[in-house]
Formats: sequence, C-alpha cells, structure tokens
Amino acid sequence: MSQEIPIPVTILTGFLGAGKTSLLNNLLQDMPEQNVAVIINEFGDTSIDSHLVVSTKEEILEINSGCICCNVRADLINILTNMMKQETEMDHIIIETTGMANPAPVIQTFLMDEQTAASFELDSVITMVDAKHIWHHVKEEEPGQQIAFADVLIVNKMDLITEAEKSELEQQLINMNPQAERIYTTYANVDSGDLIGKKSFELEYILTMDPNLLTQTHHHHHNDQVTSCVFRDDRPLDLEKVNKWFAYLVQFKGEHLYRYKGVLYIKQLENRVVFQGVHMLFAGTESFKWVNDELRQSEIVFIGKHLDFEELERGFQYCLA
Ligand SMILES: Nc1nc2c(ncn2[C@@H]2O[C@H](COP(=O)(O)OP(=O)(O)OP(=O)(O)O)[C@@H](O)[C@H]2O)c(=O)[nH]1
Repeated sequence: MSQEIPIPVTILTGFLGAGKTSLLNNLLQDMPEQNVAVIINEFGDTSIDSHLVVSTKEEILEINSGCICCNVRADLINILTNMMKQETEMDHIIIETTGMANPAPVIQTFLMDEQTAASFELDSVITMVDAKHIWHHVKEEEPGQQIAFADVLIVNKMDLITEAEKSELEQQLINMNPQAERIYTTYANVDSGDLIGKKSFELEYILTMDPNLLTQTHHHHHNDQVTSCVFRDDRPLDLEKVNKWFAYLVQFKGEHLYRYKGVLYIKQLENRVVFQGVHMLFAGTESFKWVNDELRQSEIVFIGKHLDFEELERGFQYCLA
C-alpha cells in the first residue's frame, strides 16, 4: 500500500503551560475519522504529557532525548521516515514542541531535508499564547520566536484576562507578528476545521521574519536560567503532605515555577492523581485506576527559573507516606 504524499504537518508551539496539550486533545477529539499521528517532544526528560493526552486511537510518539529544536532533529527525521514505511495511511501529523523550543529549526527540517521535504508539507505553524502569563514570559527569548513564526496565534486563557488587557495584548501581538491570524480561546476550544488542513504556512512570509531560515544552522541556546528537574519514586505519597507541599510551592515559589506537572501515586488511593501547575494556577484531579501489574510510581517535573533543586528534593521526600 502506498501512502499519499505529501502528508500535511502541523507544528504546535507555544510557551510552557500555554495550552498546547489542551488544544491537541480538543483537535484529536474533533477529528475522530482522521488518522492523525502525534509527535510530542517534552522539556525535562519525562513523558508526563502522554498521560495527559486523552486516550485515542492515535499513535503518540515521544521524543524525550532532548529539545526538538536542538539535538533531536535526527530523531524527528527518523520518526518521519518510519512513518512513511508504515502500513496505515496517515492523514495528518501534529508535532507538539516543548514550551522552550524555537520553532525555526523544526520548520527548517521540513524545508531543507530533501527526503522530508518531498514526503511532508507544512500545513501551518500554530503558536499558543498564554493570555494571562505572557507578560511574565516576554523577557525570555523563546515566546518571541514562537510568536514571530506563527501562521496562527491562538490566544488562550481568555477567561483570565479583562477586555482592557485583551486590547493591550492584541496590539502587542500585532507588533510582533502582523500577518498571523489570531483566534481567541478559553481552554483551547476551537474547531479542528479552523486549524487543520488550512495550508496557512507561507514560506515567503516566514522568510521576512527570518531571512536566514534556509541558510543558517540554528544553534538555539536555551536560556540557562530556565531549568527543569524530575522526581520519580515508587513508594506511595501521603495526600495531606502533598497538599501542604503544593500549597507552599504555589504561594511562595509560584512566580518562578513556569510549569509543573505530574502523576502521583498516593497511599490508599486506587486511582492515580494527575496535577498541573502554571505559576500560581494549580489543579489536581484523580485520574484512571492503577492496573494490577502496573508499576505504581509518582513522577513530577518542575520547570522554572532559579529552581532550588535541593529544596524541591526535600519537599518531595517529605511527602513520602
Ligand atoms: N483558566 C484556564 N486554564 C487553562 C486554559 N487552557 C489551559 N489551561 C490550563 O493550563 C494548564 C496548562 O495547559 P496545557 O494544555 O497542559 O499547556 P501546555 O502548553 O501543553 O503545557 P506544556 O506542554 O507543559 O508546556 C493546564 O492546567 C490547563 O488545564 C484556559 O483557557 N483557561
């Protein structure tokens, strides 16, 4: 069987916690009849996002060996090459980059790698903007790059800002990328038809943003003040202690915690608990049951500025039941 080519590809980018996984879930639920492959690249050596993506028939491939925009382009090309050899035909591919990725090298992969360029075509680059927290982040380099390369800007978390803040943000986004379409959402609620298959990627326009895109090797130096750490343990945690620890983190460390999320193995709970945090916004819920022979373990990732690893480690140890 031969796959129809080129296969359209959507690159989904946006800073930490902006709503990329929420959008991905909405899109997948909205296009059940299509065969969509999803490639997720996470910052911080974990695969927590794969727990947070709703279970679907879609194949979810993870790249956790580093940042997609730096050292894993070869992994990306390998995954894409393998896809072409598969039996099932793909209708669409969605690549969710890490919140710290510069999308340029990922875009470049689809334009400059000869075989990839022949088999795949960029449908659009979608950048999620966190309407509430963007002002904390514009000092970093990555949100600016992500906004500049977008064909579509999804301005998310509209429930958390006022009309006046919306006008100010809109003006700022127009200054940063006048041509991108802007869609305003809450919980990334948008029809897949408004985003998928629109062929909004325009090379000429992207070249006005980065004239060297096709000639330069992009060495993306991540802001080294933004770091991550992961804790894993297969001993159960005490719920009360976990609640106290998170209450402390949210209140006293929230400003510098760009993103924290995880899966918790709580003593005497048959279900795993999943939680998510972006600065001072935090939510945790019981998720599905642990199955009998499954390894029950907690896994937490923190991504932020000036992280005090030792203090976080002590906090995590304190939570052990
Ligand atoms: N209040 C509010 N919260 C939202 C909205 N959209 C997403 N969230 C919450 O924000 C958090 C981050 O959402 P995700 O979709 O995981 O964001 P992400 O961009 O995939 O995050 P990373 O991949 O970790 O960078 C979650 O707790 C979401 O429930 C929104 O419109 N309003």
